[in-house]
Formats: sequence, structure tokens, C-alpha cells
Amino acid sequence: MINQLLIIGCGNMGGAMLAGWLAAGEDPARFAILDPALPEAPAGVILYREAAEAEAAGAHDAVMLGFKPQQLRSLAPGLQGLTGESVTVCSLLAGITCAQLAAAFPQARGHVRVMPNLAARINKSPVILQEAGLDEGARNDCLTLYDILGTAIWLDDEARFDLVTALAGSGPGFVYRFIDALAGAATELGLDRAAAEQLALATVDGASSLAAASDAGPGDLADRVASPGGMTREGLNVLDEGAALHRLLVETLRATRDKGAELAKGA
Ligand SMILES: NC(=O)C1=CN([C@@H]2O[C@H](COP(=O)(O)OP(=O)(O)OC[C@H]3O[C@@H](n4cnc5c(N)ncnc54)[C@H](OP(=O)(O)O)[C@@H]3O)[C@@H](O)[C@H]2O)C=CC1
Ligand SMILES: O=C(O)[C@@H]1CCC=N1
Repeated sequence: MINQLLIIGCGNMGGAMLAGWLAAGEDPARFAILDPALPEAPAGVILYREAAEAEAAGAHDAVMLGFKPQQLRSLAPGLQGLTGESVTVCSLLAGITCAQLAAAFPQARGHVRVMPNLAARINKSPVILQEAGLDEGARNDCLTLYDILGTAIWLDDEARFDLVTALAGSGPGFVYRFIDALAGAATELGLDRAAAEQLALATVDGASSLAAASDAGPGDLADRVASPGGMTREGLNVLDEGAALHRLLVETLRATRDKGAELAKGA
């Protein structure tokens, strides 16, 4: 079991994960934060401002890097005292590989890439994991911890990590853009903006929950919405013309995925 996780950089993503763990009933004492400017920590969670304070406490057996990938090179030297041989280094840093983590924190017990999304806050995030150097026990400990935030899985091929990041880590951003565009389109065609947003959000929520609960795939479900000779087919035809939506999303995921390699190169 991971007894104490030190979250180094607790912004949007680290904060969402911490909120998810606490909402699931985890003991706040199981977590500590190292963040120089975070206004406050949740009740019961220790907040350190400087690495030396966390080092002196020496209470953690894993750290989770929640700062930006572009900060790895400058911050790693100051974190060596927190990443000794009994400590597992977990990283949220998009693009940064296990080999780069191992080079940045060579003394650590093992290295884990973790890719959640913001739905961790409500324990509904996929969490993709990739490790280097972990034994079976440490693998199980990681899976158990991250599974609390939704569904955690090990990826067996790190070459695909940036692609799953684009799909599952960045994915909520694309879905939010879609909901916004759906509401915007209805507004342009005559609906009040507030009503359009409410209807678009409720529709995506219901459609997603139904798909998650259904044995049928999303392609089949789309066809079930389209009554023969009815209205929906006309709209699907617009999305399908020249595989317009498919092509747009291939380009969207490609651009997102490729930025991962760029971030890795800069680190
Ligand atoms: N946002 C998302 O949906 C996802 C993000 N990620 C990854 O999570 C990481 C964080 O992203 P995100 O949460 O969006 O970014 P944020 O900017 O919200 O969070 C980064 C946090 O790190 C803090 N920080 C800055 N410098 C230090 C330091 N020297 N020591 C400790 N903490 C520091 C920041 O403080 P301050 O604000 O004061 O600078 C901030 O609280 C990235 O590596 C990203 O790739 C992964 C999956 C999804
Ligand atoms: O935009 C980013 O780089 C991070 C990684 C996945 C989601 N947010």
C-alpha cells in the first residue's frame, strides 16, 4: 500500500485527483502537497511550501509530479532528496517518458506515468498507467490507488502513451468544445443560448450514460436514433459527408499526440 503520496504541484489536475480520493473516503493524512503558491490545502492534508520541509518530514513513500512538463528540467535537481530509493515517482507530465523520469530521478524505487482526466474529481476518469522498474507489489499498489479515481489500467506499449493521452487525457476538452458548438449552433438557428446550453449538456450526459450502460456500440446507437426516413439521418449525413467528422478528429488527435513528443524533446 502507498501510505503517503506527496503531490508536487497541485493545480487543476492534481487538485481534481486529490478531491476524487477524498470524496471516495480516503484518509486526508494519506496525502501531502508541495506547492509554493497554492492558497490552501483541503482539511487534513499537509501543505509544504518548500521541498526541504517535506524532506524533513520524510513521511511519503510515493510522489506524484503535477507541475508542467516544461518545468521538469529546472525542478528535478531540487527534488532529489524527495525521490530516494524507497520512493516511487509517479508523473502526470504529458509527453515525458518513463526513461526520462528514470534519468531525472535515478535513485527512486520505480517510475510511473499516470494519465487521468479532470473527471477524476468525480471518480469517473480513465487512468492510464505505464511503469518502469516496479515489482508486482508496487504495481498493485499503484493500480489500487489510481483505480479509486475511476478505472485504472496498465498500458503495455509506451509508444502509444501520447495517443491515449490525446484520447483520454485531453478528451474532455474536445467533448466540452463539442457541447459548446452544439449549443452555439442551436443558438444560431434561433434557440435562446441558456436553454441551448442546458439541452446540449443534458443530451450529451444522457447519451453518454446510455452508451456506457448499453451492449451496443456508439455507431449502432447512432443508427437507432435515426428513425427510418426521419430527421436524424439528415443530420448524420452532414457529419458523415466525406467522413468530415472522422477526418477532423483524426487531425485533432494527431496534433495532440504529436505535441507529446515535442514536450519530451524539450525536457
Ligand atoms: N489539466 C488536465 O486536464 C491534465 C493535466 N495533466 C498534466 O498535469 C500536469 C499539471 O497540469 P495542470 O494541472 O493542467 O496545470 P496547473 O498549472 O493547473 O498545475 C500545475 C501546478 O504546479 C504548481 N507549481 C508550479 N511550480 C511549482 C514548483 N516549483 N513546485 C511545486 N509546484 C509547482 C503550479 O503552481 P502555480 O499555479 O502557482 O504556478 C500549479 O499549482 C501537467 O504535467 C499536465 O501535463 C495530465 C492530464 C490531464
Ligand atoms: O493539455 C495537456 O497537455 C494536458 C495533458 C492531457 C490534458 N491536459
